[in-house]
Amino acid sequence: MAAEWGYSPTNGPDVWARLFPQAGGARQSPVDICTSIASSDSNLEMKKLTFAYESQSDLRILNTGHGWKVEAPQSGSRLEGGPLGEDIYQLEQFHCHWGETSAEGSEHTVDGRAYAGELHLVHWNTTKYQSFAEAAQHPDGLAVLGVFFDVGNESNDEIEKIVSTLSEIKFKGQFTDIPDVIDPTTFLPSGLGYWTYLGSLTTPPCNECVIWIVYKEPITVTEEQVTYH
Ligand SMILES: CCc1cc2c(cc1OS(N)(=O)=O)CC[C@@H]1[C@@H]2CC[C@]2(C)[C@@H](O)CC[C@@H]12
Ligand SMILES: [Zn+2]
Repeated sequence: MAAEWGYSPTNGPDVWARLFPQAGGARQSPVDICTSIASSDSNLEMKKLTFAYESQSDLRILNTGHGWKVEAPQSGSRLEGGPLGEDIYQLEQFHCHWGETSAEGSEHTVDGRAYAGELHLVHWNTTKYQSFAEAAQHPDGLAVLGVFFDVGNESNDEIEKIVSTLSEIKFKGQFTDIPDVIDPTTFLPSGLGYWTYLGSLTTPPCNECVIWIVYKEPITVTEEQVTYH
């Protein structure tokens, strides 16, 4: 039985490639975003990144063992423009990465700085592929919006709708429904500047199938919202 991958010295990112060959690839995520060498691309400014989401209630939230994931397939959603060429991407799910303390937890870092957490809004290329699983096998298959969490005094009402259900799914594999209406648009920061690069899933099997779009501006959450155990 293959050892469960994780983040310890014996099963963490440094040894993932033994079990998951793609983890040793040339476009692996996450990365440290060095703002001094990030170049601005006039093409991206010409093709504005646009998104449209639906509000949904009764979304299923799952304890993945590495965080929470909300299944949110939205055939009426659209993410397009910016680095996504002419293709339309559709929301599939969103999930969160956080750490033991609010001093760390994000997957990407900015000039070596980690944030308290990072929300990933996951989309797949419905122009070219027939399913999410198929899209995850192609270099332009997925587009993930990354939003950093900064810890502050004001809680985020939309995140609260999610974390308020976590007491019901304390263990890996447990799931429950979120009764409230969730609008993914509210997770995005007001400033819509972003960094983008071609990367991969940040966890095994580390497929190199993700166009990453990481917003520069974090959203504010409270300590409780991002360091629950
Ligand atoms: C982008 C969000 C995402 C999707 C997937 C993983 C991890 C992911 O999170 S992340 N942090 O955005 O990279 C790990 C399991 C992967 C899945 C994509 C689809 C698969 C590759 C399946 O085909 C089999 C294993 C699946
Ligand atoms: Zn993620």
